Amino acid sequence: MDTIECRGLRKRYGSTTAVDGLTFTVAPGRVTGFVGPNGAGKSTTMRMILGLDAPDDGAALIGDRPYRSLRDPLRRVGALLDAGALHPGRRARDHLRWLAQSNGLPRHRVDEVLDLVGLAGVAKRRAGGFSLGMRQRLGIAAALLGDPPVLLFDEPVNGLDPEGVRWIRGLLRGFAAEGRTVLVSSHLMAELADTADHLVVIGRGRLIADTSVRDLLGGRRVSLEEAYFELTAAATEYHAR
Ligand SMILES: Nc1ncnc2c1ncn2[C@@H]1O[C@H](COP(=O)(O)OP(=O)(O)OP(=O)(O)O)[C@@H](O)[C@H]1O
Repeated sequence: MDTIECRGLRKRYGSTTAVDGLTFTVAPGRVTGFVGPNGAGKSTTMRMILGLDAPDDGAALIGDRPYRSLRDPLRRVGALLDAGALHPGRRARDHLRWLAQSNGLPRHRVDEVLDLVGLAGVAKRRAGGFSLGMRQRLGIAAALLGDPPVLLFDEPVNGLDPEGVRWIRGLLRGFAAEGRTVLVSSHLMAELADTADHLVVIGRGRLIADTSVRDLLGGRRVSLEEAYFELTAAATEYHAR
């Protein structure tokens, strides 16, 4: 199964408990928003799902395995973590060719994903001269190289202009409609309105809600953001230290 599962996940950095016993499952075929204020533990959780950080306790699984034991990780999981993490001197197409080659992925995928994210026309330009929106598109192209059924995006619309935000929303919805598992983090609920079907809300490393958007709104004529504030108002975990 192409689920993402966190079971009792826990991570401390010195005296800070970044993730404090998180349990939730992300299902395929829908966009799951991963929401919480700055410092809530979203990035730490995503890094543990991707095997970039080891949990102190609990487990993060893709299907029934930890990321690090997946045989063809890029064919199983695609991720956009930090779009700035690109070699500035490398041309966009070369960056993707290198990734494809080093992961045993077919070379023809490079042009396919460049087309998909709208970068075919600038494929020979160096990533260092790219705008934030272009770097974000290149990061998404890299995530899609292995055509993976599971996708993670950490704050993908941060700093993007309205056109870029709209583009990413459409893309995420399209991935879910294709049956993929899509987890997208944001510290602003409004960014996930019209995008997420389901929400995992955390505060201070703990789960506050794991709910469908429909259940959260409960047929009321309130905005998603208002419903979210109601939900988090009572949760002491949610508020800043
Ligand atoms: N490598 C690290 N070393 C020390 N502390 C860390 C480290 N990574 C995260 N933290 C701390 O863990 C907590 C959770 O951080 P994290 O980045 O996971 O939150 P977040 O929900 O992704 O926040 P944001 O919305 O700001 O990205 C914070 O208090 C942060 O300072």
